[in-house]
Amino acid sequence: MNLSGKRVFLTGGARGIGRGISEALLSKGAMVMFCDINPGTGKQTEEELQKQYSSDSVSFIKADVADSQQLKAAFEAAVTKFGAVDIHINNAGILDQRIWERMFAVNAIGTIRGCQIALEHMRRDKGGHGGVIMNVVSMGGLGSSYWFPAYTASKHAVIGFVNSWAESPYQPQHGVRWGCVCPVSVDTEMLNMEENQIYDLSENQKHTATHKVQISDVVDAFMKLVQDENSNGALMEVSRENNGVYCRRQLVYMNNVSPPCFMDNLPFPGQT
Ligand SMILES: NC(=O)C1=CN([C@@H]2O[C@H](COP(=O)(O)OP(=O)(O)OC[C@H]3O[C@@H](n4cnc5c(N)ncnc54)[C@H](O)[C@@H]3O)[C@@H](O)[C@H]2O)C=CC1
Ligand SMILES: CCCCCC(=O)/C=C/[C@H]1C=CC(=O)[C@@H]1CCCCCCC(=O)O
Repeated sequence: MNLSGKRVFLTGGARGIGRGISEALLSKGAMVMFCDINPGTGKQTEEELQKQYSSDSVSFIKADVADSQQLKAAFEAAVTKFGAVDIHINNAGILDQRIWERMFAVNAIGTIRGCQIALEHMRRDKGGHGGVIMNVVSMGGLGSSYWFPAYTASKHAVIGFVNSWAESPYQPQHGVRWGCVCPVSVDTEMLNMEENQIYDLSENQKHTATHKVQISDVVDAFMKLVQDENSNGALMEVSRENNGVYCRRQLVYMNNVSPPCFMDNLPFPGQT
């Protein structure tokens, strides 16, 4: 996929992974509108990126993805500015077990709602132009992590939702391609955690010190995924061991019975 001239809406773009992805897309000639809950950092990032690229190509709008009205209004602002959105990216997320309901509202409900808003806009069978919906999820969404069970659950919810749409028999009529990048811990502000924000913080910090990747690793994997036209439904791992490698959730049976449905049985990207 050629990114030049593509119209992008991204959530949580004021800093961290979201900012990194915006910069990479801008460098390929895309136009980006990003939202964030933090207006100070959002405005500052907007100014810096406008200086580096152009004032027309990037803009910030304040929105809390957990608030349906705000998210819808921000997405509509991008449609009004660009004429349409070609690529929607759900990236905003938080990690704090102390406020786990809020965490679910941001990570799971905010992301699922973002997908629904973008899908309604893009669906070819409803008059849209098709498009791409990408999600910054987590390796936590592929397995279990005792440090943050509710965070892990919020990320599993996203993968279940995204794969269900990606594997729909009607997906070709929708003309919307889906994908998820699933990083291990990434060196961003999110890792600056307080006691009780997760369980067993000091143990987690030891693990993180030897496993974490950089924002540029996530951006490289994201760019590979977003440009791969054959990647519908792909889950892409981002880790030191398997950076940018397509992976899959799998049902593993102990008695050789067949899987009950087509969940995650898509061929890997590039395979037929
Ligand atoms: N840093 C890490 O270790 C990993 C992060 N992730 C995921 O990557 C995504 C980005 O995280 P990072 O860049 O690391 O975090 P970050 O904390 O550096 O950046 C997150 C951005 O999202 C914004 N945000 C938070 N809540 C929001 C809301 N309700 N509405 C709109 N914007 C909101 C924040 O203001 C911030 O600008 C998240 O979904 C996170 O779960 C996934 C795997 C690892
Ligand atoms: C193997 C656990 C690594 C935990 C690293 C960490 O400190 C936290 C990172 C989290 C911050 C945001 C995330 O999304 C990260 C979770 C990554 C969980 C990885 C689970 C890997 C597995 O199932 O093997």
